[in-house]
Amino acid sequence: MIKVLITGGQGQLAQALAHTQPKHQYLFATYQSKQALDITHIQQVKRYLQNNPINYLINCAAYTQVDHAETDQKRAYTINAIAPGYLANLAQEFNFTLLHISTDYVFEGLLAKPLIEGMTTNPVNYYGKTKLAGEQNILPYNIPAYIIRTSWLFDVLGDNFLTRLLKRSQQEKHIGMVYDQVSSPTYIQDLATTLWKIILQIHENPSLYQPGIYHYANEGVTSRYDLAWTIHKIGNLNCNIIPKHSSDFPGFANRPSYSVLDKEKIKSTFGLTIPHWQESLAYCLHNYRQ
Ligand SMILES: NC(=O)C1=CN([C@@H]2O[C@H](COP(=O)(O)OP(=O)(O)OC[C@H]3O[C@@H](n4cnc5c(N)ncnc54)[C@H](OP(=O)(O)O)[C@@H]3O)[C@@H](O)[C@H]2O)C=CC1
Ligand SMILES: Cc1cn([C@H]2C[C@H](O)[C@@H](COP(=O)(O)OP(=O)(O)O[C@H]3O[C@@H](C)C(=O)[C@@H](O)[C@H]3O)O2)c(=O)[nH]c1=O
Repeated sequence: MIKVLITGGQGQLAQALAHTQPKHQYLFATYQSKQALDITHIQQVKRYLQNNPINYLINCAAYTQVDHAETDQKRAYTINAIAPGYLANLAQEFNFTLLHISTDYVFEGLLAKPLIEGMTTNPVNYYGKTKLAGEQNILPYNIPAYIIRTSWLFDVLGDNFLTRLLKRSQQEKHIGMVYDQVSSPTYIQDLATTLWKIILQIHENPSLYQPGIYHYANEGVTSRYDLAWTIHKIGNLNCNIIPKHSSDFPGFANRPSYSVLDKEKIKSTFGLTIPHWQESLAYCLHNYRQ
């Protein structure tokens, strides 16, 4: 039996994991909401693990409001930086494999070149700083920990770029979008399917795989403006998408200009073929409309 615990169970990635969970008789997954299991309370998580032994923990719990994190620093740091260290500590004590999700925002994004796992990090906003600290609090532990950095998650459920644009297009005639932020959008269902694939492969043959940092996003590269323009085109939205500079949004936290993640490592290690973001976007919007 493979027992998997998913923290942050009400979040968009956790919901996608529930939706894509492989139907194997020997795979048993539990999704715990923040109310049921708060990862910042190590004793609570410890008690849970004493009563419910697991083989894998996928940490989907996080503070993800990038702009709010600038002022709500203590909360963001506790959830994104300190708690992942607790989980690593517990992984050592209870002998499970930790899969932790991180972000392209650990990078400064000044280099117009896809980012490899070992490249220098230098976050430009507080959310990115907390996520980087979370990685650094996990890595010193001598445990099987896989840190998956991803970028620009989208889906037709939850609160993300796509759902926000779909909602706004019903109320606003002109929507400005920055064209000086470039990355790879990631369909949440594709990421979730990949996480399950990784767990099953590691479980089958643990000695084949090296724990550490891996980058995952959909194939292809785009700016936020081009992403919005494509959503507008495929989704037939009733609004105009206007190109803007990040400086046109002065109250917002800084974002990296170029945070395209290089995915060669995860593809070659786990034998993945990753869909292009436009293909996944079209699929996701098509299913939404049916
Ligand atoms: N969204 C994106 O574009 C990207 C996300 N990521 C990373 O992917 C992961 C998943 O993101 P996503 O699904 O979008 O995030 P969501 O914000 O949708 O989900 C996070 C969940 O964690 C919960 N949570 C917050 N604090 C705690 C806590 N102390 N204990 C347990 N649960 C808690 C939240 O509850 P509540 O809402 O009630 O606070 C929420 O349900 C995160 O690590 C994020 O940093 C990486 C790149 C891009
Ligand atoms: C409101 C608005 C903002 N913007 C700009 C301002 C700002 O620079 C940028 C912010 O976009 P969003 O808030 O959609 O994206 P943001 O919340 O920064 O998205 C990030 O979330 C975290 C969790 C991650 O880990 C990242 O990978 C990334 O997905 O868009 C526009 O271009 N047009 C607008 O109408």
